[in-house]
Amino acid sequence: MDTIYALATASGKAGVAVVRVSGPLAFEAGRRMSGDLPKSRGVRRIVDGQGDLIDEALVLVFEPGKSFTGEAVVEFQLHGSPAIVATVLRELSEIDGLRHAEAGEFTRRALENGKLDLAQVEGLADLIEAETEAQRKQALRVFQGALGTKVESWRERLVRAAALVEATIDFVDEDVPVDVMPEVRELLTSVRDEMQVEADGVRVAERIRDGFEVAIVGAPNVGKSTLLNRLAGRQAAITSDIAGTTRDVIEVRMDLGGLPVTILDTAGLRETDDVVESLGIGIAKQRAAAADMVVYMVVDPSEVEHDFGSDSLIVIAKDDDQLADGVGISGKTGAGVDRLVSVIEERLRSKTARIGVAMRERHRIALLKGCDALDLAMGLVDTQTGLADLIAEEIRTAARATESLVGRVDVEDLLDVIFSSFCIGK
Ligand SMILES: Nc1nc2c(c(=O)[nH]1)N(C=O)[C@@H](CNc1ccc(C(=O)N[C@@H](CCC(=O)O)C(=O)O)cc1)CN2
Ligand SMILES: Nc1nc2c(ncn2[C@@H]2O[C@H](COP(=O)(O)OP(=O)(O)OP(=O)(O)O)[C@@H](O)[C@H]2O)c(=O)[nH]1
Ligand SMILES: [Mg+2]
Repeated sequence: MDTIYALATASGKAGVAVVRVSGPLAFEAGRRMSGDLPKSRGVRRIVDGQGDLIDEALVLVFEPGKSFTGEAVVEFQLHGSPAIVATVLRELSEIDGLRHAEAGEFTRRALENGKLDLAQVEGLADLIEAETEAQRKQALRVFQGALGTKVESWRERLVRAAALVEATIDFVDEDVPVDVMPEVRELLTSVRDEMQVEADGVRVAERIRDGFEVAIVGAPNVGKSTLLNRLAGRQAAITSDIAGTTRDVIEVRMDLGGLPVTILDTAGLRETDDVVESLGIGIAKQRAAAADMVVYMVVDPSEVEHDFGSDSLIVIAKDDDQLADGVGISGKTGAGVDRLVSVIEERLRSKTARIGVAMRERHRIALLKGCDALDLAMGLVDTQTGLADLIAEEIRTAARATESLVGRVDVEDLLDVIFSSFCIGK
């Protein structure tokens, strides 16, 4: 096993920069850089191969099995100067048996050493990416092992169900002491239902991770771009009194009470002979259809001529004097905009109620595979044809599907994909 090193903190100037070394030669490398090593932590003079001082640093020592990676780890907590970091990395590169870490390689070792399961690794990737409060909380729950806990409880029930079924194989029909099938059915149903609920929650979990989309639509000139600019607090879109000003979709990222949201400003909807404008209108309709929510702006309620479904909100535009009872906004003065933002936030938040511990398409596919296998198994149980070995096989398929969530099986080819999204030093 190579010993790897990397800067663990972001590059650039900072108060402190952390360089980590992990692997069998970590302590030796640590001694070479700082003379003797502290038992757990201590301030040391960091020197180069000639004995010249590079920095005075805090050195942390983690015994094998008691570090993030599970390996021997030495950390140099240096003054956060690009020159110091570059010199320390160069000195480490000159030590035999040490090489620079690849993206995610520390975390990969944590996985290989059983410090984290695969779902926790995914949670950690999301945690580092998290920019809003909802993203942080969701990622942290997965990082803490919530999916692993669920998988374990499903696995226990499936193993028991399979054992009950297999016990009947060894008996000729009339000798089976009790009918185990009611208990098997109960176990399978409970697991299946929970897996389905988790699978259903993935779509919303993905929205928390990647952001909700809210599309602003309406006729030309109602003030869509003016509203976008008000929400963004800057001039993100051009506004003018010429109908048909906006053609491309303009996106602004926002943090609405911890929820990541992308607001889309779109081309005004109308019949037009202008080729470019009608292209823009086509895209506007597509994006509105795909959005999590649509804010449909009209100056007059009698102008409503499109139906954007239940996830749409009709607001009265240009209501500078707040005459429209509670649903009017003015992008120009800002009147009613805070109220609109609260309504959007509430609507989106109500969608998050269904989130469980499965967060990704990968999880959803594995869960549905498990559900399918359990449906097959339960179908066989119901036919009472005594196909115990087939039932047991389907149950095992379901168990394997759940285990793939935490990486116990079938995931080798996934690892490269997952780790390549990490930063170097993690
Ligand atoms: N300086 C520093 N801060 C960090 C990390 C790190 O590697 N270094 N982490 C990395 O991402 C996170 C913390 N993760 C860690 C997880 C386990 C251990 C560890 O050594 N655990 C020992 C107990 C050690 C002790 O209590 O002294 C153990 O599990 O036995 C350290 C860091 C966030 N902050
Ligand atoms: N009084 C008033 N005027 C507004 C308001 N919002 C926008 N306007 C004006 O209405 C005109 C059109 O505004 P835009 O924001 O460009 O309208 P739009 O809906 O983006 O128009 P298109 O991009 O052409 O679809 C501009 O002259 C704005 O100054 C408002 O709330 N009150
Ligand atoms: Mg516009």
